[in-house]
Amino acid sequence: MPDNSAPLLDVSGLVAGYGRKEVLHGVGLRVEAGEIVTLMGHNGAGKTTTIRAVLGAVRPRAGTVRIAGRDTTRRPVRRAVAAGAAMIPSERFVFPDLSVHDNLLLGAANAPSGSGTAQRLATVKELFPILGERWKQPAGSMSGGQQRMVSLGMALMARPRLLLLDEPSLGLAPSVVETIFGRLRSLADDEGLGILLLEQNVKQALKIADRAYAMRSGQVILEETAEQMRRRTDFWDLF
Ligand SMILES: Nc1ncnc2c1ncn2[C@@H]1O[C@H](COP(=O)(O)OP(=O)(O)OP(=O)(O)O)[C@@H](O)[C@H]1O
Repeated sequence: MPDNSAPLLDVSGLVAGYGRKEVLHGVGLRVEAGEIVTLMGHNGAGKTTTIRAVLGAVRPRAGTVRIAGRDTTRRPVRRAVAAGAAMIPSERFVFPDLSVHDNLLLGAANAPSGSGTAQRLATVKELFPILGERWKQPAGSMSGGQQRMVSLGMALMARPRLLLLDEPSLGLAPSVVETIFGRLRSLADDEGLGILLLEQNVKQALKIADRAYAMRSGQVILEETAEQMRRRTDFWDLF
């Protein structure tokens, strides 16, 4: 049974890397239900490796990963998914020749059995009305921003409790970023989704986040509320 009082994500002492190269040197972080937490840091700081290790796509050498109270450390990726995690990678991730509708249905393949697909489709349409208007269009023919909405919709079809988002604003116009970030905030507020947001677009991320971690060279160097982080004048010296 999932433990509803446990944080949705609880990572401690995570050590991981590639081959002989150690990239994460003891990372710890936490995401509660209904919270948007941003993980900030320059290119190469280890943000993507952190979420890969959380999912089990990179095998941690030490430390623990708990998703909704379940210990998923060094377990296959499907354990993290079964515990409620979904990841949206930074590359565009849609099946270009399939319609928007079919892409979303594929996302539903990971949903727990018995959870209403029709209802989830309606929720995604409500979140992103533009997708409803283009339901039958091949996803690959849509704009970059709309394709991001499709990938987010696909992840949501699986009814995740914890979303791991890698650079959702990458290559998108500011107005589209604002729309997508606004929807993320409502998913956290209305559905209690926990969101870990990896972003280079720090200003935008801090607008919607509750808390923030700053990462440098494979370590978390600071944890603050998003408000404290927004007020910092020495922000860029942190990294
Ligand atoms: N598949 C891989 N094999 C070997 N080294 C890798 C691999 N992926 C990442 N690295 C290295 O791990 C370090 C951390 O990379 P990571 O992608 O986690 O950083 P990041 O903070 O997400 O930055 P970015 O935004 O550029 O992805 C970098 O030095 C990178 O070169």
